[in-house]
Amino acid sequence: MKIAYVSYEVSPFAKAGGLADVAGALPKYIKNAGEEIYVIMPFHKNIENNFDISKFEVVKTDLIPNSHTHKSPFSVYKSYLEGSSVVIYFIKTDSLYDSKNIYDEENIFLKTSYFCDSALKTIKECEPDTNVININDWHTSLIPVYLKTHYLQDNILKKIATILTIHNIGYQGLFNPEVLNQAGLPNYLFNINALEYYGKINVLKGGILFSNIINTVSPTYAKEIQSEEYGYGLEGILKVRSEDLFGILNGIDYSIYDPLKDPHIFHPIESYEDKLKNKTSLQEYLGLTKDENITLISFIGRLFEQKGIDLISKIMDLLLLNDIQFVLLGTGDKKYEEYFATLTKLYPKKISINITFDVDLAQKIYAGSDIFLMPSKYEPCGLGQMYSMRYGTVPVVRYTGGLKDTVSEYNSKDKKGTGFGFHEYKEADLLYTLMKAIYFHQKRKDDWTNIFENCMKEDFSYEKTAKKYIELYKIALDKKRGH
Ligand SMILES: Nc1ncnc2c1ncn2[C@@H]1O[C@H](COP(=O)(O)OP(=O)(O)O[C@H]2O[C@H](CO)[C@@H](O)[C@H](O)[C@H]2O)[C@@H](O)[C@H]1O
Repeated sequence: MKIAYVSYEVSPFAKAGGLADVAGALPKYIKNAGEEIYVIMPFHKNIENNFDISKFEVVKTDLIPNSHTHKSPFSVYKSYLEGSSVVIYFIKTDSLYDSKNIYDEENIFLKTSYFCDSALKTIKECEPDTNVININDWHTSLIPVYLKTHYLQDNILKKIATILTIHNIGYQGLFNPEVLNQAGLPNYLFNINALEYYGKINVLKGGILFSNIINTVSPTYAKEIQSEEYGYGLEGILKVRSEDLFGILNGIDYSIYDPLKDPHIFHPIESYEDKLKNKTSLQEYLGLTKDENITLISFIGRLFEQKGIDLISKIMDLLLLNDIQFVLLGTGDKKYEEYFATLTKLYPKKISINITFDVDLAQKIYAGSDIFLMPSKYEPCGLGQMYSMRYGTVPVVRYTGGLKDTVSEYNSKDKKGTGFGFHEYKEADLLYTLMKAIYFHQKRKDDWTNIFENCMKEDFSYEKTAKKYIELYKIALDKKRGH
């Protein structure tokens, strides 16, 4: 079986969030499990700034997408995923993918739709024996739409099965109906049984209706998105497709996130003592009071309500009455960026607010914190809690989506469990749970080292995940062939 894995972001080439981590890792493990797989992404401008592109091979030039009305030619560059032999193709065209923020809203429909049609052209030209295309989120959701309109009679493309992976249903790609013309797609798609959604075009809806199989990134989230609370308006069509909807938990790349070899962290972590060395080095690095006994709580992520940032901001003053330190790394909603920046001025030795995107600092924080906070409103899978556990940092989460599937409540009687959590999306519940975790950290040292050890023993490696994706690709192919 040969699979094309198509993503708008792939780590380390371009990363805005968790999708990049998955796209940069999962294909390697699928290949290790014996399948043929390659990746396609846009050639975002920042790739040129951060990588030596003279080492990339130019495999095609002057290609023009077949259906799209934007007829600028594109070239296909080829390289490999980090530390592997998995091929990655970059679609490079003049000036289209040159914004600093890859999801910059200006021309985003043009950029994503052009990418979808060009990806299909790339498959035809470079990998015509492809069997399955795994698309990801709304940015690549027009691929099955093109396949089921323009390419129904195409000898190569008509045989390919599609699977849509939903990493976040909160982002759907809503546009005015005129965009269909720009993409070169037929107007009849503006129809309630296709892409129409309350007078707009909903690109993710197209992905859901036109793909052979759909999956999301944890079993719990696969159930949740069929409800009004979590479906963001798409619960109805997801229920219609529930027989074809699966949930596969993401993994983390153990070859990169390795507490013994990670070059970003201060000290390799094997024991709790090593962990404390990382903690005091982090305190020093961030200009916080250096003290092993203070509970160091951290948050890394996009500063949006999905991540529970509103709950965190509501409890901050009460939380800071305790003997704790708070470290934040993230960018997002200006309202929260400003709120946290102001807080730094009030508690300079107790908090460190880093409004930036910094992969190196993220690793140091995962390794150096006592508690990692993830009180998400919804969380398709969540990678932060898994990275934390890998480095012996105890997660405090809201039990939703993938957080529910990966964190278990610590119980001091049987010494089992990896963290602490709450269910209702309420600031009082978050504060209570954090107080419990702080109590365990400061007063119950034996329990705390048990939790540390339980976290370090968890297995979130990608092998299991890759096997499940391969099963899903087979189901998609069977469906496509009408079995
Ligand atoms: N300022 C910053 N500096 C450095 N690194 C930063 C950073 N802000 C975030 N990151 C990194 O970005 C990644 C975020 O991944 P998550 O899975 O936690 O969330 P995200 O919502 O982006 O992903 C979506 O897709 C993933 C993948 O499927 C799902 O796990 C998740 O639930 C879903 O919302 C982590 O690797 C984190 O370290």
